[in-house]
Amino acid sequence: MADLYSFSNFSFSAVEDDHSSNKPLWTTEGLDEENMFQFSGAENWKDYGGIHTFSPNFGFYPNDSAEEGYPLSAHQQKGQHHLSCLDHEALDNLQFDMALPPLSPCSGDIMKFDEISAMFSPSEPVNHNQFYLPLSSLELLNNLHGKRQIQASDDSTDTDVVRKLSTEDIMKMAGTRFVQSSSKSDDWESLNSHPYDSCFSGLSDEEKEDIELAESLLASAEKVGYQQFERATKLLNLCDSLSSKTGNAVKRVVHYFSEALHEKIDRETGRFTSDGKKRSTDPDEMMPGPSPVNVACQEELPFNQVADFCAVQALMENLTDAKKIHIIDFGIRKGSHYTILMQALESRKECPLELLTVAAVGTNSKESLEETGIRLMNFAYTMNIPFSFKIVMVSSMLDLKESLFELDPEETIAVYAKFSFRSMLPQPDQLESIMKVIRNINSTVMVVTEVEANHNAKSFVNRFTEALFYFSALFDCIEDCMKPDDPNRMILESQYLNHGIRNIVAMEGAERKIRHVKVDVWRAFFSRFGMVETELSMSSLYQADLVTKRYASGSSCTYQMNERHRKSNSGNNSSWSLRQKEEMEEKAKAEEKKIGMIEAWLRKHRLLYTGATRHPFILSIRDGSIDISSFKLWLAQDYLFVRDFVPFAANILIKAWKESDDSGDMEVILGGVASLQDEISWFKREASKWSVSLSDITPQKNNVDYCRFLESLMSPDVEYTVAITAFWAIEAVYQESFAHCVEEGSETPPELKETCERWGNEGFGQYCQSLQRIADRRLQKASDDELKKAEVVFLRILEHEVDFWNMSRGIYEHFGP
Ligand SMILES: Cc1ncc(CN)c(N)n1
Repeated sequence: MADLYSFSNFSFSAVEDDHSSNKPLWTTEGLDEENMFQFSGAENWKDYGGIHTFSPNFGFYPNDSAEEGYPLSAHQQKGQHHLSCLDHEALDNLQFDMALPPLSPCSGDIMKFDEISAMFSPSEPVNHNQFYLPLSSLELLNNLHGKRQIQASDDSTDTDVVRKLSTEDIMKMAGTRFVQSSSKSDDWESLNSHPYDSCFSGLSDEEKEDIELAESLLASAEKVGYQQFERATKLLNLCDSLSSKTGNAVKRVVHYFSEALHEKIDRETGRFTSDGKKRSTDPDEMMPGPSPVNVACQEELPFNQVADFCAVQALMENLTDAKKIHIIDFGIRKGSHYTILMQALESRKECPLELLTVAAVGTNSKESLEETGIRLMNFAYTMNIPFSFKIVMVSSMLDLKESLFELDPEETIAVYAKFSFRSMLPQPDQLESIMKVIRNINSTVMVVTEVEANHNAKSFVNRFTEALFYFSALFDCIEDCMKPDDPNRMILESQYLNHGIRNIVAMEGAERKIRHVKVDVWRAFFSRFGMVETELSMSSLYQADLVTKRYASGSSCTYQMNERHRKSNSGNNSSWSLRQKEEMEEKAKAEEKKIGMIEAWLRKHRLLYTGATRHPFILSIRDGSIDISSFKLWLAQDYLFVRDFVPFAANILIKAWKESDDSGDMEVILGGVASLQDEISWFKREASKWSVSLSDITPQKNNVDYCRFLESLMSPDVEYTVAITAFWAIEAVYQESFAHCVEEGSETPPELKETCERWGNEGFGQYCQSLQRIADRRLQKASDDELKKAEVVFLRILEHEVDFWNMSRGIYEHFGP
């Protein structure tokens, strides 16, 4: 009886269909219609609303109302708009594309990266367990025996804490019990007649109840798989009486899956009514455009922004020296990612942009593409970015041709496909047509973001099981991120997620549109067109991390690399970029030689560097909107920071004395150390000017963390090369940030000018240049290991600087008005 589920060895891996493996599945030749559907169907939840706090690191700019017509050019639009109110929502969109975390430990790449990071954080041990999913069901059961303790998810403490079982844990335990019980008897009544076995000791009554409930659901799905509909219905009736859409996460998941199974039975037995059909309409069709639930999800769930920032990082890294950029976008929606890209391009001083063209490809909703175009035009206008927006409408992707893009030979072409290719899975010929065009236009890079899950299994029971675990993880995640009484959560679950569950579970053939596939399937497909997968950079990972940190439950979100692409562990959104690998590596090496390692890193990690040097705190000084209490908070905290910076700087001096191959280094560093005394005096004077008492300040957490990091760099094990890179980065961020506030056109309040001059003046700029030259000279001779460490330290500094600005924007409480 249990073989349908293949739960043997307490592993769910056996339930995967063949096509989730590495087999090349995209050859459509010779497939009959049914087989073709193995690879077909996809979720297409279209556009959603926006968010208020769009970017964690960037200042955002206004945009304006709609205007007719396309293509559009920023130059043509210049001066036509009054750019006033902030309308971030309009530029953003929402995806409920979250998935069950992958069941594999993280790959070597990230472990290595993580280990290097850990070397500089003796006080912040890396919790490697965060890269692993909860224990297998057997381990889980054993662990619970006697003592109900689960590893704490909060890595700030390494003591075990008593924690509620996750929905996913409950499902695993139910699966285990189901296998055990069904191997003894195939009578459904037996499910509830076996007493709680010993491994259930330590569980609460609610947890035991939930496990039994989930077990009944699994049993009923199995009966459906065997077409034993009467027996299945009996079990489902039991599930219905014990579950509800307002119960705990397990009860809610069971409720929706039970509904879906009822519908499946009705469909299979011909009892499905048009009334029922109405109930399963795509919620986007009922409620197009932004809605409160979309906005709430954008604000409370990190998935969409993580996808955007990672994708932009990948694009930037591959467009380093491109002056005319042409991006072909499949699935642009509100185009929020281009606002990030434009800001990154704007700060790319070494290679000024001549023109950014975005070509949005679509088969319907021309009006919505036009709206997106106008919004992006306005945004580009405010950023002074030369921008052109094109709409390429085709009735079918089979009609797509290179000539439609009117490419200029001087343009560097990139392709971006965010949650869009999977909607073409039911028609592989459409995807093939796209790929042929992409291959012919010889794009530099193609960035693809997709959900990683297998909701395309031919076997009903396998599909059901995959979906059950996927949605269990998703419900857990939503429960962590959204308040229990949030009405938007109920709408999200009962409309959007319910729609997904029903589509995967109850429907077959062309009606089954949600058919996510695993990355291996995409890999095999893309490789057929000569695409080579390239690695997402550390910067990309840092981007993701920075974005998630802005969310309440961000600390429980972890990232994994599956070979070369990134996965988010609180959702299976994945992105990866493809281009000719050798060509890229050669180019990178040549660039490092030509421009120096620091400049190469600045280009490579442009987005992060911009995040640290164009932070909203700095932008608010520059445009005069700074809340003076934030300034005071910064002043007091930075005073403490500088006091800790003195021994760090002195330590660099010692390292230079011991290790440097050039006596000139000492002079430069000594000059920096000596000026710190004056800096401390300046802080005291400035504090007195603002009535800030420096004697009773407590360092805030971000400050403490940063200072601890500096302390870790003072260890004799940290090489001079690594330490001098850090020293340069710390000074350079302040120099570049404050110089921006004294540039022409800035509206910095006069009373803050002196502060900005302190780090933004030319002399300090030259000092930073000298430090950069020292670091570059050392890095040129450094081993690969040293280089890697220095790069990680550079990224950590950027992260700490962003955190320091963030802290400064907090409410100032201690020093009066
Ligand atoms: C947080 C921080 N970073 C850099 C600096 C420049 N020494 C500073 N004063 N404070």
